[in-house]
Amino acid sequence: MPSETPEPLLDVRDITVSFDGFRAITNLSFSVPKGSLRVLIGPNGAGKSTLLDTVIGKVRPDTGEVRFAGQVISRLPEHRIAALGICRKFQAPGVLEGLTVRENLLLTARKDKGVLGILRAPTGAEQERADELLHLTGLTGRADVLAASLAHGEKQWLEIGMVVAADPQLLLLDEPTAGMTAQETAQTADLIHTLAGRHTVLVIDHDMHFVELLNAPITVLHQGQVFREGDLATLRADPEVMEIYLGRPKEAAHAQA
Ligand SMILES: Nc1ncnc2c1ncn2[C@@H]1O[C@H](COP(=O)(O)OP(=O)(O)OP(=O)(O)O)[C@@H](O)[C@H]1O
Repeated sequence: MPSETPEPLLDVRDITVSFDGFRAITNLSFSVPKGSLRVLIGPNGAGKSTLLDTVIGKVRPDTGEVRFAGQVISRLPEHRIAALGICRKFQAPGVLEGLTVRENLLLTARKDKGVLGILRAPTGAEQERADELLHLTGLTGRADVLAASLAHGEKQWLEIGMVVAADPQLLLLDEPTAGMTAQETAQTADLIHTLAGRHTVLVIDHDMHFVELLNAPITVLHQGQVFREGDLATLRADPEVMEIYLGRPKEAAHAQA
């Protein structure tokens, strides 16, 4: 039988995005296979956030289209795109600090999110789901503490757990290790490896040590276009990739670390 290439879960086709005439993204095409882990890097202003904003429907492309599981989504409102199974975790944690870790997870694990749904006692299945998420995020021992008292890294893992609770097909993580210690960063890479496969995961990050731990294909954006794709070793050996980081000392230092 001839082998067929499966249709990518996320397929960005030739999009251009402008803000008041300024082109943040120009004729960009980019795709992510189902169940894979992909990393997106690029210097400041390369268009990484704009690309994710376009995928979640916050920003509309001027031309081109975004397909998800074969369906064109680039004209749908944000809530419809989210309902299809695309979830984005932003850099800043969005946990409810006055609730415990378990309560935060239970809140997002509920199917009925109306006032009555929130007030009723959680079902056994919801408790089980919360237990699974606690285990996944390594927070079982912290289940009953207030989210306010979590360390920065723990808060980020809780929020990843809250995003995963919705069981998204595509998980978009925006600098998930910002502000983390080296040990927290390594634990986050392990967590993301566990998630990939069950979910398709796209991570934006600047920290080359973390990117190395992720050990996944990398797409480099520059000036609103895909500049290169490949593994870290190949990209590190590419003088043009190194050059686009020059003049941005913090990133250059990370890139060469
Ligand atoms: N709402 C907006 N209005 C005007 N210009 C914008 C807007 N959003 C982004 N831009 C511009 O588009 C370009 C791409 O920005 P974007 O934030 O997508 O880059 P980035 O790769 O995510 O950068 P960083 O790593 O600094 O977050 C930049 O020149 C930015 O100034």
